[in-house]
Amino acid sequence: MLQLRFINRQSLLVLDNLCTKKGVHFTIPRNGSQMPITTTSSSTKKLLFRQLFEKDSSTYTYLLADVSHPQKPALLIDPVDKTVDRDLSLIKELGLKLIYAMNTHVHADHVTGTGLIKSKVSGVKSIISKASGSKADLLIEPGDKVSFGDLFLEVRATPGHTLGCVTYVTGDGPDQPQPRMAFTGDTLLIRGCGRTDFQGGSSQQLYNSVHSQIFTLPKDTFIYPAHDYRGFTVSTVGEEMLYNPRLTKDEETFEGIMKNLNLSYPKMMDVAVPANMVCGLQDPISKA
Ligand SMILES: N[C@@H](CCC(=O)N[C@@H](CSS)C(=O)NCC(=O)O)C(=O)O
Ligand SMILES: [Fe+2]
Repeated sequence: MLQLRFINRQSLLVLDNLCTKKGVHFTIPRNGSQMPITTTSSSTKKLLFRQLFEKDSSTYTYLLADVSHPQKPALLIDPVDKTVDRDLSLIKELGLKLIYAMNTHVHADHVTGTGLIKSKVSGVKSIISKASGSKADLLIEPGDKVSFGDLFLEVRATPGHTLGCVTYVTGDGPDQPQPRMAFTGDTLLIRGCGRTDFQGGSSQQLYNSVHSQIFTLPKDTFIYPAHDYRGFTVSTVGEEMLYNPRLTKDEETFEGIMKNLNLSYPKMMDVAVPANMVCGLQDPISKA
């Protein structure tokens, strides 16, 4: 099992926007502004969490950091090229040390920010699934753990929207934040799911991925998708098991729904897919 660990040292600031083991969970408005929360938890393990939004592609980028660790190691999930400067400024202001820039899959609607981030911040490693067939510094597989400080994300294979889609789930354990959080990419959207009509998509696989890898998580697990087109920010496993209009159906009905979505191809697809196979830049790895 691959264990990705942060090893450098850096002294950092004390923060007040914390999501803790026993603390209050919260979300941030979709413009990416910050909403301070004071927690009363006595836990020593503290997760800093921010949900950030890119409006042209309606993409959510997530920032997570272990702020009880001396170096405050941080990672970004699904950064977008257009908002890299915003995200890096926030990371600097919060005194975090960015160690990973990771993707849930090869995006078809926007260019990932991972390559740009690597060219701007030395030492950052890009991550994507091995099954995606893409280039990155670290190619993760199901069951791997991506560690940042004393916290970690578990990798679950959730193919269907694309062949290489994964869901990152916060760790299960006494020192990990509760409730758990699942970063589902385009596999499970709030009251929806990713399309399955390109990039090796399969509605059968998507149905099976959601039911076996996401709906088996505790019902209070938060769902944080890669996109929302209607203004939602967060859901839970329990909520989607009850109200998702596609995934609550039987498999045959689901396949019929997916066949008849009649969505037009993403405007950026021809540019985004080839770029995202190499971290969003034509020469990303050598710039690290
Ligand atoms: N109009 C947008 C693309 C919208 C789209 O196709 N979204 C994808 C996720 S990005 S690969 C999707 O799976 N949508 C599912 C749905 O039910 O909307 C553009 O031109 O970029
Ligand atoms: Fe996608």
